[in-house]
Amino acid sequence: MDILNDPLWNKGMAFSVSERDRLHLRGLLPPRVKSIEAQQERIMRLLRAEPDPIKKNLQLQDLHSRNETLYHRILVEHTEELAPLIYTPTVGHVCQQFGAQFSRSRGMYFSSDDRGEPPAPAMPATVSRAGRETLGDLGAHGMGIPIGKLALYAAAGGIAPHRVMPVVLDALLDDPDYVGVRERRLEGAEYYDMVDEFMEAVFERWPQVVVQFEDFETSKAIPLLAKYRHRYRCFNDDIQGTGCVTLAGVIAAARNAGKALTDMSFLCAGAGSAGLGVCAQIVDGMVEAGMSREEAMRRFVICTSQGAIGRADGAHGDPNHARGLNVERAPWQNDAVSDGTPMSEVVSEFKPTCLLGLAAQPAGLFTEGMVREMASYCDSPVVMPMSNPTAKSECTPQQAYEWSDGRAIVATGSPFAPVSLPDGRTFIPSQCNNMYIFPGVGLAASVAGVQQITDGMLYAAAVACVDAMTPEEVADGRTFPDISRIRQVSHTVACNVIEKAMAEGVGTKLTKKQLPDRAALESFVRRKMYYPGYVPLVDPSQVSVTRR
Ligand SMILES: NC(=O)c1ccc[n+]([C@@H]2O[C@H](COP(=O)([O-])OP(=O)(O)OC[C@H]3O[C@@H](n4cnc5c(N)ncnc54)[C@H](O)[C@@H]3O)[C@@H](O)[C@H]2O)c1
Ligand SMILES: O=C(O)C[C@H](O)C(=O)O
Ligand SMILES: [Mg+2]
Repeated sequence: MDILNDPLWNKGMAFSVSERDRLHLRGLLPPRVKSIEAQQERIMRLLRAEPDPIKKNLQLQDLHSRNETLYHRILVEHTEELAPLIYTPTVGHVCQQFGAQFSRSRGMYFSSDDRGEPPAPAMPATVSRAGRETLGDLGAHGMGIPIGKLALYAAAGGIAPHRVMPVVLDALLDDPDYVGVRERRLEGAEYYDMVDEFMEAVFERWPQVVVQFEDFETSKAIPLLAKYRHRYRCFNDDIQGTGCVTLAGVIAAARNAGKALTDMSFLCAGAGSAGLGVCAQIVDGMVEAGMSREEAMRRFVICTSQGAIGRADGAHGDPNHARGLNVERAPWQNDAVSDGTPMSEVVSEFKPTCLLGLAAQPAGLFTEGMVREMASYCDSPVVMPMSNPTAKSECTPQQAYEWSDGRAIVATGSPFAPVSLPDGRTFIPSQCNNMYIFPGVGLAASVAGVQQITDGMLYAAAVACVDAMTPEEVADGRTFPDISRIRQVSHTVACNVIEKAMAEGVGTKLTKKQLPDRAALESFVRRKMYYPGYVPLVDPSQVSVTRR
């Protein structure tokens, strides 16, 4: 019975007759034996019959709780259809109902109550999260986010589900169904001490662990990353993963427009962890392409709710100080515009060729006027509304194509359907989401045992994402590979990152002798990638077994 109740071992009706005998399951299951393919078909039929995405997500959670192999198998086989249900855009709405729908615990909660005596979970940890404001502060109910990210680690990155752990740090929410700690949230030194304690405990228990920080509020995310990135094998997905994926998107967009990355200039809406991470990573890309850092930074105007971070002649003040980052000057201050200039005027004055949307505001931040203005001075304006979920997208792809007479190159954070214009032309917007990066980076860091995740490795990940596009995808004017090929993309990302790590010598376990060429590296990484399938089971009381 323990086997039937353990989702890592359970196969439902797929236990063979001899296994049922060996494991004393005969009679405890209906007599029919099903193949995993027949099981997949039934699950997909039930899912497709349900119209509500949140209920579909709950159906999938139910499957996840009873049969992990089948759950991950259908995610691998139907990634394009299912990723939007277990991940963006549905997952945030599921988190909003997390307490009300709570049934079975998954993951690890580490709160102020645990200081000094951290819990001792039995599995390696991989992802952690604290509250950010996109969907309102979710507190401990944000646990749904790392659960969704880790499902993609398995489906896209080929990291086995028993090797990952979703973690939530700290919590507070006023909700009758709240599952977290209901006392004041830690701030200042107490907060940083708690995260230090968590990192020390996790790396002491599992020295090979990779920690992915997710959705931490900007004022904490930036100093935590600066503090840990050279000390631990970790990365911040919203800063670095989003940075890499967007760099990939703008390299591909420049190529589509027949230009070089260094020809582009950017208006970024949002100076949070995502906005700042994206701009920093694109600057690194421009520097790689031969530009000076100062010149590259002059190609960016970043806006907050108070308008442009511009010449210090307005009331904006130093936004870094406002966020508690304690730097002397706002590094993104662009003297080409007045401080506080509204976004529409930044477009007419600064003439960016690319709009980056990472402001997490209700839809509509990129207006018809802004896009039409860009289309007046730019053949192929690049429009990237990347805020999630769908309702936060700064504009829709339909709008961007209509306002630019089909000349815009569009990539969005949440998935959108292809767009047909009244003249019959059809456009496929790409999805610019860090899901193309984090599974491959996590896989590379884990299998190569790198000591840290360096800037060079992140740049290699971005280039891999562009390299992974097929000639057909390029010809279709897309900026990203099709989501249905995300496993191949993660494989390329992982190979490029490992290659870079080996070249940089950052303590990788792998040697040139072991992996003499690219073909050897590719086959090594492919062999390391978990593919969900049932393994034959025996009775552990009769034979000693190890976990898969
Ligand atoms: N596509 C992806 O892969 C990806 C990755 C990470 C984050 N995101 C999305 O990016 C968004 C931002 O994430 P974050 O963590 O940086 O959030 P955040 O809350 O830390 O930052 C939001 C920023 O937007 C600014 N802002 C608010 N109103 C504005 C306005 N009217 N005009 C211009 N700027 C305004 C704020 O001042 C702040 O700087 C979220 O919606 C998130 O879902 C997307
Ligand atoms: O979760 C996503 O879809 C991407 C990103 O990490 C976000 O915070 O929005
Ligand atoms: Mg995130």
